[in-house]
Formats: sequence, C-alpha cells, structure tokens
Amino acid sequence: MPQIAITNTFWQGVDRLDKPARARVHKAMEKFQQLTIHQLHADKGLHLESVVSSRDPRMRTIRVDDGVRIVLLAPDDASDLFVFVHVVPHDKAYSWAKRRLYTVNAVTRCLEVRDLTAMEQITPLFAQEAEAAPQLLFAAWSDTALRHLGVDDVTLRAARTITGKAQLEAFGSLMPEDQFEALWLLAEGFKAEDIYRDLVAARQSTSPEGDASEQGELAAAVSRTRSRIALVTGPEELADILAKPFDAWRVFLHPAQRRIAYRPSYAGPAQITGGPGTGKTVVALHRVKHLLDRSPDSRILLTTYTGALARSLRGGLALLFDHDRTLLDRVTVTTVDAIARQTVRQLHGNPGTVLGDKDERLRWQRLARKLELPWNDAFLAQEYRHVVLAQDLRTPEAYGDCQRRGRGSALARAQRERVWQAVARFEDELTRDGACTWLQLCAQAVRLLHDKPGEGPSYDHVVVDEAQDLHPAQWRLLRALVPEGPDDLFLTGDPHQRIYDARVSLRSLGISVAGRGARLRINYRSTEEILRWSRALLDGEPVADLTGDDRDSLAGYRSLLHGERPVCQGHDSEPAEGAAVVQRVLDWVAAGVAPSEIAVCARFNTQTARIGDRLAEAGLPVVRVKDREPDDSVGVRVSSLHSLKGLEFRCVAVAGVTASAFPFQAAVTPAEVDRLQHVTDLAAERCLLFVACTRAREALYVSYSGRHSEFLDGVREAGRL
Ligand SMILES: Nc1ncnc2c1ncn2[C@@H]1O[C@H](COP(=O)(O)OP(=O)(O)OP(=O)(O)O)[C@@H](O)[C@H]1O
Repeated sequence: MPQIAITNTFWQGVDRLDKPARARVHKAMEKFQQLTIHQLHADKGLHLESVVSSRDPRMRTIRVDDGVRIVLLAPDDASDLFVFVHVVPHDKAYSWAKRRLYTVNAVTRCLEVRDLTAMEQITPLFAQEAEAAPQLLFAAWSDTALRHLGVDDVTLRAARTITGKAQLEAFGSLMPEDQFEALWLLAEGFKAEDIYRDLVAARQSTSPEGDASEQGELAAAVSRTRSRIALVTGPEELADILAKPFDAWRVFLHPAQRRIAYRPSYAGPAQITGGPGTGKTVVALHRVKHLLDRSPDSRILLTTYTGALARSLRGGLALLFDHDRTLLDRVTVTTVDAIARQTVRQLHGNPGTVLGDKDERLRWQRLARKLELPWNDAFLAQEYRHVVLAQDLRTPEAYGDCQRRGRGSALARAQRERVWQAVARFEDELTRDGACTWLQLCAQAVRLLHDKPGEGPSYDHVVVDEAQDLHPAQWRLLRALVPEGPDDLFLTGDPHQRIYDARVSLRSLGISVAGRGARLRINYRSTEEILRWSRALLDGEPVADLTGDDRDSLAGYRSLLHGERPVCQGHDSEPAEGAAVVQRVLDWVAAGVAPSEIAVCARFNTQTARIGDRLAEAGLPVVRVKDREPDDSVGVRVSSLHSLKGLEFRCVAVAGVTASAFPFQAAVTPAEVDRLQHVTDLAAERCLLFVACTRAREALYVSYSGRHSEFLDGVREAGRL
C-alpha cells in the first residue's frame, strides 16, 4: 500500500475549500491509502494521471470530485511514498502542477519547490534591465558565499539580475522558500554568518538524517523536511488527521520556531520577540509541550494579559494535546491578574472589590479636587502606576528619593510631598472601602508569597504570551511564582503591539534574558500586502524592546502569503461609511467567507454598536466580542480595537479612522503636562491601529468619514493609499 506525506501547501489548499469539498478530499485520501499501488493506477474513481509536459516528471493528479483535484508527487524510484502537495480546482491543478519543480537542496538537503516556468520567464527580462543598472542588489556577495547559504544555480542566475528589493520581491512566491528567505535577509542587511546559523544550520539540525540509498531520494528528503512535510505513518494516523480540522502550526514549525520551542533547556529566562503573526503564541504553546514532555511532574503556568487571550491559549493547548489531555492537568492557563487574585485569596482571604480603570480615575479626580492639587486625574493615576507601583515604593521617603524614570515632568521635593499625600489618601480610602486596583492586588500577592514561603501557588516553569503589556508589578508576581533557575521564565511578545502603556526594565526586576533572546521574522497570518500597509502606519520611531534596555526592530519581517491590497476609503458622512462597511461585509460573505471569520471594529463603542446594528439590519448574524463570548458562536465579530488583541480573522474592517479618533485626544497626555508620557501615549495610539489591522489574514478594509487620521499619512507616503 502507498505511503502518504502531506505538505504545508497541501493543507493550505484544503483550508481554502468549503466543508463538503473537504470531506470529499478526506474520502479520496482514505481510499488512496487503502489501495495497492497496482489498484491505485487502475482505479477509475481516483483517476491517477500524469501531468502532460510538466517540469517535474513525478507530478500526478487525482480526482476529488468534478471540480477539484489533488496534486501529488509520485515516487520515481523503488519507494512507495506519494507526497500530497496541493489541492485546487480542476483547471488550476494542471497549470499549477505543470510549472513547478521539486528538488533537494544541496546544502540544507530539504525538499523545496519553485515555479520554474515563471522564474525562467522573468530572469531574462530582469537580466536586460540589469545590464544598464548602476548597481546589482547582490553584487557584494560571491557565488560561493550565496551557494553556502543554499542558493542553487537557477536561483543564483535570477539573483544576479536583481537590482533592488522590488525585483527580489517579484521572485518571492516563485523561488524556493528557504533560498528566498536567505536572499531577503541579505538584502535587509543581515550578516551572512547569522543567516547561515539561523536558517541553513537550523534546517540541517532540525532535520533527522534520511538515507537516500535505503529510502529513495524523495523519501529521504521528505523525512528531512519536517518543517514543511509530515509523513502519515499509517491508516490510523490518517483517519485521526482527517477526523479533525487541520491546524498546520501543530505539525509544521519554521526551523526558527522549532529551535526556540524545542531547545532542551535555557539557563534562565528566555525572551522571544517578533512582529504580529510570526507564531509567538504557537512557539509558547510548543514550549509548554516540550516542558511537559521533558519532566513528568513539572507544573507550568501559561499566562497572558487578558481573559480572551487566556481562553484562546487554552483552546490552542487543547488542540496540541489532543492525543493526551491528562497532561494538561499540569498546566494552569490564566491571566496574571487572575493568578494575583487567587494568590491573595489563598494566602489572605477575600481580596475585596477590584476597581476598573474608570473607577480609579474617578477617585483620583475627587482627590485632586479635595486636596486642591495642581495635577489632574490622568497625571496622578499615571504617577501612581509608572512610579509608585512600578518601583513598589511604600514610604514618602522612598518616593521623595526615587528616580521618576520614564516621566517627562519634573517634580520638586515639595511637589512630591503633595503627590504622596494624595497617594496615601488614595490607598487609605481604598482600604476603608475594602477595594483595590489590579496592580495593587499583584503587589499584595507578591508580599504574601514572600511572607508565607511554600504556602501559595508555585510553578516549575512560567510561560508568558503577549509579554509586552505587563506592568512591573505583574512581572514581580511572575518572578515570585517560579524559583530562579533553568527554564524558569519563557516570554513571548511584540513591543510594536504595546497598547497598555507598560514600561519595564526586566533586569531591574530580577529577570535577565541576556544571551537568551530570539526573534521570529516570518508572518504566517497576513498577506505581505496587509503587512506592508500596516507597517506604514508606524512612524519608524524606535520602540523599546521587552527588556526595556534596548530597541526593538521589525527588520526582516515579512510574509510568505500574497493577496489583495488593503482598501482604504473616505466617506462624506458616518452613515455613508456605515453603509459601505456593511456592503463590504456582505461582499465577503457572498465570496464564501463565514461571518465568524470577519471582524468589524472601531475606536469608540458607540460607533462599533451602530455598525453592529446596521449589520444586523442587513440580515447578518452579529456577535459582540466581549470577554465571555463563546468562540464558536456564529456571526460577524463586532469589537472594540483593544479586544482584538491576539486574535485573527480572514477579513477585518476598521471603521472610523478619523483625525479625531486616531490619536484620540482624551487618551493622549498633553505634552505640556508630561512630555515623555505624551510621546508614549501617541505611540500606543499608533500601535492600537497597527494591532487592529494586523489581525486580518486575507482582506483589510479601512474607512473614515470627514478628515482622515494623521496615521494614514504614512500609508499615503508609502504610496499605498
Ligand atoms: N509554523 C506554522 N505553520 C503554519 N501556521 C503557522 C505557523 N506558525 C504560526 N502559524 C499561524 O500563524 C498565525 C499567527 O500565529 P500566532 O498567533 O502564534 O502569532 P503571534 O506572533 O502570536 O501573533 P500576534 O503577536 O499578532 O498575536 C496563526 O494562525 C498560526 O496558526
């Protein structure tokens, strides 16, 4: 009977089919595996046939139904391994298969694919242009240097004609993925030796040795290409795979992802950064798997910022541990705030009422008035958050002497005394009312853990997702929950998605990640078109990294996927804009996108609610994204921008991107009140829009009525508006 291997491109094809077509794919594969090779060639239903004049003589197709065919590679040696490489509508299947050639890379020894026909067509055209060009993009590297990075002859010929990044991009989806990545990183200014280490050596080390003389060349290369191809070991595994939705991330990891997640051990805290959609959450989940598999008794805390994110982490873990749910008993998945509340309850008793931001601000407002302070509620709340709680200051002397890092307003000693008076009153009143803030609760939990060692919750490993938004008080709690040592903390986050005004120096909190940092650069979620558009929203100002000691950068960040350019439209009035958003959503649904795979969001709740009503009037099911909404409910997600954090959708509409909404003046501290806070608030506003736009996988629609946001100017300047 034939053996089956499936590639990531095959599953991407399956993902694009509707449910009935997917079921037929599953049926065809089941049948395929049950037949002998001889029966397979004779079977009229599957109708296995060669692809006439294909670049790769091993190319075959089988029939799924009248409209859809599977493309596969048949063995041309003694092996019986068939590699399922794609599934597409009938006519496209042949044109796709004809143009492509699968080869084994001489350096990485992995199987890779290229659109050979297109490469051969483009290369001579570029070569003509190159003759007259003053400079070639890869002139600084010798053939030997490029070959060392896995660039083969065909790609080398193409590379020698490339004059700039735009031309390199034109080859993006045509060249073998790894070779393009190497060239891209060179063009982005990365050093050849770093690329070799991160890409080539990583591929080599994550690939088990396949022996071509025993297995046949194709089978050996397949067994070495684990990041893109999975071997199906037998009918049971196939049945198991076919029975549930296939989530590629469970099986296929980029070498950088695998190297990070499955590194046997880190000597201390490790930090993983990367732009939106680069698989940081995926890596965090796989790290949990590695830690659980490695030692049978270890207890793990997997934590993040919001309840919605914790729920989605729980869902991800359930998928990853589908084979053995009992392992999950050793993992606690919850928010940092929830673990603070649990700790206080366990070690002290009822923590009382926890105030939301709004109530806290009202209290500061009252105090400012009562004490006749020259500062407003926003200033006092920020001073309390960024100085008093961030440095865990507990006495007027400590506050009087502290360095107010990150604050852009000077406070003389007498002024500090007045602020402290307000702080003391604020805390006393909360104690009197049996209330506290979330950050106070975290600080209290830390004190209790120190005072009652061994009595509170404790973990062997803590894994943190979306780490960029945590406050120092929350970091202190995480530090206190896990003893210092190897694999104590594993942090993933993206400083470019910082939307909750967190400023942290991890080192000062006893969390040093020096020498244990890694970065992910390939986006698996959105198309390159959406990424570029969204990146132009950022103004290029440097962003502090997760540690607070260095700068973060999105250099080398890109997507392997391509699609439509985002659409940005201005309208005469808000009703006209609302109507356009509804029409856009209807178009997406008509094109086959499930309503639950569409998100519509706006800056203000009132506007979001109005659009939700309009969608409902148009007959569309609507789900308002709030913390406790079940994930499987049917309907277009209507959401605030903040609630979209960490989530993703096939299509996203961001409405109301006007001058008054982005930046929203009420959310931005005036520069004359605090210069640094002003800059930070503006950056958070930009990031908020960036986060919302990068939730889109395939389509992004951005709209406004009246004057558009200044943040869109960057997109206009980049020629993308
Ligand atoms: N190796 C992979 N193969 C296939 N899909 C992947 C892979 N890694 C990640 N993905 C997919 O890419 C998308 C983004 O992954 P993930 O949510 O982990 O990224 P992230 O870096 O945490 O994103 P963000 O910071 O924007 O929340 C998800 O749909 C995930 O399933």
